[in-house]
This record gives sequence, structure tokens and C-alpha cells, in this order.
Amino acid sequence: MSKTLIGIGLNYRYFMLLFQYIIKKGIGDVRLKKNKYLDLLSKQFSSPEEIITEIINLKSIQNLPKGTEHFVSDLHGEYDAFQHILRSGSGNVKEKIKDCFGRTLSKGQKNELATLIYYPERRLALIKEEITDDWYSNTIQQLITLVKFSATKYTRSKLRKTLPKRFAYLIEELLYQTDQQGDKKAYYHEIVSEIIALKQADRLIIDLCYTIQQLVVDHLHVVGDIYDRGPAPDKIIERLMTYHSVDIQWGNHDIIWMGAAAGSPLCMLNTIRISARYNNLNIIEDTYGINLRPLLTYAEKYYEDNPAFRPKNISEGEAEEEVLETTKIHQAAAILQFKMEEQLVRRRPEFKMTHRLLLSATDYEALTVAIDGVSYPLTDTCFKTVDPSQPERLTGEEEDVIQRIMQNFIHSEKLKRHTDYLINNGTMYLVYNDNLLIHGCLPLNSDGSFKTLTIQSQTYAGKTLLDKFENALRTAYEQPHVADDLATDLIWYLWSGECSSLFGKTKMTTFERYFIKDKSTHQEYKNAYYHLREDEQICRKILKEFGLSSEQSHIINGHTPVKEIKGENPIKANGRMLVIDGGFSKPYQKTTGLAGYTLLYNSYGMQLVAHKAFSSVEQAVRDHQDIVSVKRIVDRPLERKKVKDTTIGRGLQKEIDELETLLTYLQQQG
Ligand SMILES: O=P(O)(O)OC[C@H]1O[C@](O)(COP(=O)(O)O)[C@@H](O)[C@@H]1O
Ligand SMILES: [Mn+2]
Repeated sequence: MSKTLIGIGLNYRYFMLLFQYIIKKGIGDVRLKKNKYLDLLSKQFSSPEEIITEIINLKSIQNLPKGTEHFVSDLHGEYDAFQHILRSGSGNVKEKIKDCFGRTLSKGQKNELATLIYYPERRLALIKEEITDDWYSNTIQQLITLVKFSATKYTRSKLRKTLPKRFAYLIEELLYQTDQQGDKKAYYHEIVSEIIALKQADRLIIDLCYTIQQLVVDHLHVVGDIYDRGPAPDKIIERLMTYHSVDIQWGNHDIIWMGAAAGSPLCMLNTIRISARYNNLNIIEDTYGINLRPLLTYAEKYYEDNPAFRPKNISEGEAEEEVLETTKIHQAAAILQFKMEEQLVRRRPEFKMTHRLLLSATDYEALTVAIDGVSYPLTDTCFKTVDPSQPERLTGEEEDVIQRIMQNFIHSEKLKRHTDYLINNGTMYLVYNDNLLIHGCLPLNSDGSFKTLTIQSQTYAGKTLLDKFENALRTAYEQPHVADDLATDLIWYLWSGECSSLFGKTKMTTFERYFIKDKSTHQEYKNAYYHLREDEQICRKILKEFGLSSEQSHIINGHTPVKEIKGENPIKANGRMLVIDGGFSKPYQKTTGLAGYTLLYNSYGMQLVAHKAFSSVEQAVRDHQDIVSVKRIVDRPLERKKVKDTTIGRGLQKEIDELETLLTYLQQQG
């Protein structure tokens, strides 16, 4: 212990204190300050033994196997599939059942047990009539065995914190049964029988099942795109809010909702446009309680039916009147978006987005638009409110409508709660356990150098660019009543700018896809990153930019659906690059041939899990249907990873060093 003398194990807080002190007072007073800090720290302990106990505790945690990380991305509102993935730990629950029970349970019994663990309430309700006391007793014993098995990686104290409060004492008694054959057998038997007799078995089983779900995954990463296209992004957020340990890397479809809550009318119009397109306006109106009536009244006045704007996913029996309303709102939101986008492009020349000035490039008599010198005919147009001499100008009525719905967005308590959650638990990128997590890309030039963006005479590229974007988003979010400052405009750039790390394509061809039949104009060319990321050296260079040089570092991306159907491999660059967007989004499953990838990273290495489409909770509960199809090993390090090899472990080591310094200090004080 005495090896770690003063100076070696100074932790970050301590180091910063010292540093500030040196600047202020000069080196002479440093020792005094350090002593003051140690005096303060020592107040947290009542005796040196307590410090020693804590050091031993932390050191033993360091040697436990690393906890399992679970990575998901591009959930796009598909709550049902997402919750199944969480409940099953992407197949991890089944894996534990297999390892724990081996051949003592048949395949059918293992599946039964797995379904019970995923959906305890529903499964119990379904088999209610068949349940006997013996079944209860057996099942409780199996679940206790599995809790124990799944908790071997954790300290007793961590397990205790995981246990549900209502039966904590009884579960602990059952978990730590030591004397199965002897006197205590009757005691344990009595506990279980009493629980059954008192009609508490269902509740205990439910608690044990959720404990197992929690134990099999230690930490969840959501690599962006919770919102848009699917029906229930709000439910995903609510679930994440109660999840035991999670971080988020923002996706382009998340930042537009954050932008809307941050008072950006453009982001708001875009969320309305996409929601109308996917027939999900109820998320805005019912879920978030945002009144869109002023927009509907306006849209009814100026828009008719239009095949290019009829929503996707019209359900059987849906009233035509409603479909028509959505079609009109869809057009209104799109045209208002195009107008405001032109205003933004003009006030931000440094964004280099003049190719989006398509309302200005339109000939309103001939109904054509000029793109790169070629004239294309326009179809399904709806330009009634566009003044050809000033196409970007909003009418007074339009300004008023936008103002009113913007206020409704800003004042939605629920939307604010959800976007606050994203702001507080999310970042533009994350370095965690030697991996770099980012939804989209690091914009690159074709020679592999970092692509630069110049804003207000400052040039940004690589990590500094991503930091700049993150700062802008946070600044804009702080000021929802400022609508057209640089920070707010940068959110729009993040949505569709060429050098955006969340978009990473030359241009977003929304206008073209509504109004031009020629599909060649719909093309969005991807940034060089998307093919250069196949190259190991490029990946290493990017990792280095973020301070990662470990042989086991990876970049983990979402955003671009991996087209397995066309033979695309999600594991790229000799394993350095993993792309986990397999398309949870139902509308995209035709192009991917799959229903998503997830990634598991436990102490033995990384596994990529491919998922089949999820049909329904009912079917999962009734037929034990699961959605894991194939698992692929990405990495299997020679040595099993321990907590000390992780980001958390590095933090613990600093604490250990600090406590050892404290101990030496106290010993010197006598
Ligand atoms: O098919 P949709 O929903 O109209 O959206 C297409 C648009 O979505 C984008 O693909 C961005 O969304 P993703 O992040 O899901 O790829 C744009 O590049 C494209 O213009
Ligand atoms: Mn995306």
C-alpha cells in the first residue's frame, strides 16, 4: 500500500484542486491545500479500518468479470420489438438458462421458463388454470437458482440493491440457503409453502423474473434514433427512464424533436411532416397533448387531397375524413418547412446549402424546377401559398399559425420531460470501455482526412466538430424562445447538412421525393465515411482522434440499415467497425431482410445478434416466440475482461488510489 505514495494516485478532482491552487498561490501552499482536502475526505470515514475495508471492497470489485453491455439502435418508435429485446436481453436470458440448467431441463421447459421471465404477468395469467402448488414450488426454486447464477458476477451488495423491496428479506434467505440437506431444508420449504398459501407466489415470481432481466444486462447503450416512423417513441423513452443503467447517443431523428422543444420552427415542422407521412400525428396530438388545430384549420383552407402526401400505413377501416386531414396537414407542414428552410439557407451561407433553394428554382407557370442545370417537371404540386416573386416569404396567417403551434410544442410538459431526458442522458458520441459509439459518422473527405466545417471563421473537423454540434444543441435547448440564432440553426444543419455527423449525405432530397418523378433526383450520396469505414486503418485513425488506441477498440454505428439481403456484412474493417442498424423500423424491413441487430459485450467478448421480425406480445407469450436468429462472435479476447479493464474500473482505481493516499496521510499524522 505504501508504494502508492502521495502524488501517484491523485484523482481528477484532487488534481484539479491542486492545479487551480498552484495557479493562484504558487507551489508553496500546495501541500497545505492537499492536506485540507485529505482532512475533508477523512470525515467520510470513522476509522482507518473503515478505509481499509473500502479499499479491499473496491479492489475485489476490480477483479470481478466485467458486466454485460447491451447495444441497440434505430428503434424508430417500435416499442413492442424494443421491449422484447430488453426483456430477453437479446437472447442473454436464454443463454443463462442453458448454462445454468444444462440437460436437467428439456428444450421445451427452457423455453417455458424464458417466456415466463420475459412476460411474467401475462404468462401467469395465461396458464392460471393449470398452475398447481408443485408448479409454484418448482418454479420459485428454478428462478432462485437462476438469480443466483446470474448474480455470480456481482457483489452481494449490488445484488441486494437489485432485489425488489417487497420480498427482499425472503429472497435473500432463499438465495443464501447453505444447508440444503440438513435442518434448514424444512425451513426453506416452509418459506415457499407459506408464500404459496398466502397467495403471494405470483408476486414473488414476477419480482424474481424482473430481477433476472436486470441481472443479465448491466448497462444499455441506445445508439440513436428512438423517434419517427413507428408508433410509440414516447413509450420507449418512458421505459428507458425506469431502466437501471443507460446512456444514449443522439440520432438525427431524436435531435429534431429536441430541436422542436428547443423552439426551432423548422425542426417542429419537420416532426409534423414526418408524423403525418407515417400516419402518426396522434403522437403529437394525443401523446404529447400538442394542439395542432390552428394548423389543420389553415391546411383545410389551402390544400386538397394529393396522392404524394397521403400517409403511409393507413389502417383498415380508417375514416377517409381523417386520412384527408392528415394529407392536408402533411402538405402544409412540407411547404412551410421548405419556405423556412430557404430563409435559413440564405441567412447561413457558411452552411453551403444553396442547393436546397428549390422553391426559388421553381418555375411556377411551367411547373418545372432547375436542378444542376437540368429542368425537371413537377407533379402533385401544392404551391397555392407560395408567392413566386418571394417564395420563401411566409404570409401573416402562416406566421401566426407557426407561432401558435410553436408555443404549444414548447409548453408540452410531456415532450419537455422526454427531451430533457434525452439532453441529460445523451451525447453526440460516447467513448466507453475503449469503444466509440456514434449514431451516424465522422464526416471524411475521399482521401480519408477529416472534412472541415467553417462556422464564424472557426474551422471544425473530427472530434472538435462533434463537440461544436453538441454545444450548439445544448445552447439552443437552453433558450427555447430564440428561434433563429446560430445554435438553433445548427440543429437544422445536423438534420440535413453535408458535414453533419448525424446525416452524412450530400443533400436531403425531401422536395424532390415529393414532386419529381425522376428517381435519379432522389439520390442522396453518402459521405466518403460510409465506404472508407470498411478500411481498418481509417477506423484506427478515427479511434485515435478520440484517444482510443487499444487493440480491442471498435466504432459502433447505427443510422444506415445494413442490407443483409444484398450480402452486406455488419462487421467491417477486420472487426474494428460494427454497424447495428438492421432496421427495427417496420417500413424498412423489406430493404434489410432483417428486423435489427443488437450487440452484447460481456467479459468473454462481443457478440452481434441478428433479430427476426417481432409479431406481437400475444404470440410471444402464447407460443414462446423469440426473435433472435443468429449470433456472431465479433471478438473473443484471450483473457476474460474484468471490471478493472473498463471505464468504471478506471474510476474505481482512482478512488482506490485516493483512499490509499488518505491512509498514508493519516498514518503520518499519527
Ligand atoms: O423514407 P422516409 O421516411 O421518407 O425518409 C427518408 C429520409 O430519411 C433519411 O434516410 C434520414 O433518416 P435515417 O436516419 O433513418 O436514415 C434521409 O436521408 C431521407 O431523406
Ligand atoms: Mn439515423
